[in-house]
This record gives sequence, C-alpha cells and structure tokens, in this order.
Amino acid sequence: MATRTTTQTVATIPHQFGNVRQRQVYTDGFNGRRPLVPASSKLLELQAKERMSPDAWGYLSGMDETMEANIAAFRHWSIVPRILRNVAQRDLSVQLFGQTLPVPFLLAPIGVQKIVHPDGEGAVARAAAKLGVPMIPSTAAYITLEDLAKTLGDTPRWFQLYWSKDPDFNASLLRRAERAGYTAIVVTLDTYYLGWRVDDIQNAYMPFPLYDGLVNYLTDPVFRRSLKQPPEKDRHAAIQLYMEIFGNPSLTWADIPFLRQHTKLPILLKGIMHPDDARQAVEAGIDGIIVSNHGGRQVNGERAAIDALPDIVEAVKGQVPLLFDSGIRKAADAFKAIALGAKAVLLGRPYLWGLALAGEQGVEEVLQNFIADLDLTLALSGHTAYSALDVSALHKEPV
Ligand SMILES: Cc1cc2nc3c(=O)[nH]c(=O)nc-3n(C[C@H](O)[C@H](O)[C@H](O)COP(=O)(O)O)c2cc1C
Ligand SMILES: CCCCC(=O)C(=O)O
Repeated sequence: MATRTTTQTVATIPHQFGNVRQRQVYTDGFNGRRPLVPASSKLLELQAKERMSPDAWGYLSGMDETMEANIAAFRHWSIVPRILRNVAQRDLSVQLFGQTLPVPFLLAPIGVQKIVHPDGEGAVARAAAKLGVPMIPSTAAYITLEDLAKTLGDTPRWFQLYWSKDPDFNASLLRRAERAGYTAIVVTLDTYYLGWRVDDIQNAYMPFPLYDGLVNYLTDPVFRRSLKQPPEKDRHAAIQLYMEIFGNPSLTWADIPFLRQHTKLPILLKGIMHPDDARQAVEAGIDGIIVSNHGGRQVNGERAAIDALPDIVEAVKGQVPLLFDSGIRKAADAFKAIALGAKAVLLGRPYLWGLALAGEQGVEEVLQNFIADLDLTLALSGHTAYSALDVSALHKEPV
C-alpha cells in the first residue's frame, strides 16, 4: 500500500498549485462541473447560511461587534507587491516544533461539527488527509480523537484540550492524544464559560449536551469511572457530569506546570490577546501561542484579533512561535497575519461552511481554493516563501 509522508505532500501541493487550479477553473471547468462551493468567502457564507438550520447558523455566529471588528481590521494593513523577483518556484511550507507543515495553516479546532452536516469531523478529517492539511480536532468532537487520528493517517495533527475541572480526566486526554500520534497540544483558555450568545438564547439552542458530541468524554476510562452507571445505562448522569466539569474558571498561571507534568508534547495556549499574558506564557515555559479571540464568540466589544497581533509579536520577541486565528477568510488575511509575525494561521468558519454545503468534497474544495489563493497571493506579491515574509511586505493604513 502506498504511504504518503508529509514531505511528499509538501512536494505535491505548493508549486504551481494555483496555476493548476486556475487552469481547472478556466479551461476544464473542473472537468465539466461547476465548483461545488463558491470561491468567494462572502458567497460561501451566504450559501451555507441558507443550507443550515437556523439553530446551527445561530450557533456558528458570534458577537456581532467582535466578529465584524475581526474582519474589518485586516484593512488596517495592506499588501504592497514587489516586481521582477523571480517567483516561479514557491514554497508554502512552514516549520513548527521540528515538523514541516505543507501549508501555512491548520484547521482550527471546531467542536460539534455534526450540527452542520451528518458526517461532521469525519468528513473534515478525510478532506484534510487527502490534501495533507494539518488538523486540530476539538475535545468536543463527535468522533473520538483516536478515530480521527486513524482517518488523518500521516497528516499532521494537534489535539485541542478543553481543560476540565477533573485533573485525572485531563491527564487521561493528554495520554490518549500522545498515544494516538498527536504532535502538539492546544490548550484553549478563553472558553471557561460559553459567552453571552444571543442567537442561541433566542433559539433556546445549546448544542453541547447532545449526547454523541461528548464522545471523547464518554469513551474515556477516567470519565467513566466517575459515573455510578455507564453512560449507556444513564445518559442523563453522563451529560450532567460533562456539564459540571467542562469549563474550569478557577485556573491560574500556577496550574500551567500540570500540563508539562502530563505531556512531553509541545504545548500551545490558545486565546491570548494581551501582551502581558503572552510574556507570562513564555515565562511559564509554554512552547507556542495562538493569538485568537475565539472568532468573536466570547466577549462582545473585544479587540480585533489581528490588531492584537503586533503587540504580542513585540512582547514575545521571537522566543516562541506565534499562530493566529479569528477572521481569516482569504489568503490575503493569512498573508497579513504571517507578515506581521505569525508562523501560521488557523482556518475556522470557512471550512465549516464548505462542510455544510457539500460535506467532505465541500471542505476539500474550500481547502483547495484557499491553498491556490495562498500560492497566487504569495507569487503576485513578489515573494516565494511564507516562512520568509516579514512586515516589510505590508503598509499600515491610517485608521
Ligand atoms: C462553531 C464553532 C465551534 C468552535 N469550537 C471550538 C472548540 O471546540 N475549541 C476551540 O478551541 N475553539 C473552538 N472554536 C474557535 C475556533 O477554533 C477559532 O478560534 C475561530 O473559529 C476563529 O474565528 P473564525 O472562524 O471567524 O476565523 C469554535 C468556533 C466555531 C465557529
Ligand atoms: C461545546 C464546546 C464549545 C465549543 C466552542 O468552543 C464554541 O462554541 O465556541
């Protein structure tokens, strides 16, 4: 059976990918079929909205003000292309924690994906594996982290930890992730509680008690031991326990060593928006930081994530790699975040919109489009590698 290594993926995706994709679109018409999903992220969002149930759409939404700020703030920076610099060969790969990622983005952890499509995370993992795009499955997935690891094969994968109130359960999740071949742990720290989500309140909708969305909990030996009866016999008690332990608002910096004691993998903190928190993370020995405001889902009126990035870059001074998410809709956004100092970005809602519209193939097409756009944006801006971009590729616009 043919095996595919990350390095081979690197070789097959980036070079000329954009041109191949364009040729498909303009001459072959995708072998005679129209695209399954719009290449325009605005149209993609609109069509996905029409396809989804109002409850699911409401859940995907966030706080209007912060979400709008996330998108609008990319305009605070613009790309200034350079010419005559031989951009015929390009490299989209980036190095992180001793690993080569074939593209400068990963799939952001997004829980409860079956609310938009019955194949949920399975379809996303299959599309990711097909293209070699790294994925970060959420603790709150509908498919166990072990099964997703199998689907991903040799595609790079990191595990997103929701740090619960039960230390033994947390340790068990970390053990399971290591055993299943995840190569980094992303600890999300902006979601001790879910924010004041007015659409969910209006719809009386709460997806996470849905029983099969708790599968990483229900299959966990430590979680099961805490129940009087197995979840198969008493669903209600299992859901109750999940609700009790899910978020841990008492955490402080003094708890960080717990993570280090329970995993050898690189640890990234997700949800850092303040430079002082970034400094403290470095002091605490954290391996990486994900600058993110959770896609504007947690605090209304929060600063746009891309506006927070330069301050954090300055605070961290290259001591650990920074990643970025919240508002990435097209290659130009990723280009700007990387030029400002992120090593890579996390793609969030757009792949979920592709999932809602056309399942696995929809995700695949969204990812292919994003990669093609990344490649062309790099070339036409006069650069040959995302890993070599810096702020000189941008102009700061007066606000
Ligand atoms: C429906 C939904 C569910 C999410 N679930 C998780 C999750 O389980 N864990 C997590 O760390 N972040 C979660 N996020 C946040 C994403 O990882 C990411 O930070 C966010 O989607 C980025 O914003 P954008 O989608 O607007 O680009 C979720 C986001 C959405 C939209
Ligand atoms: C139910 C798990 C929480 C998912 C999440 O992070 C979000 O809704 O933003």
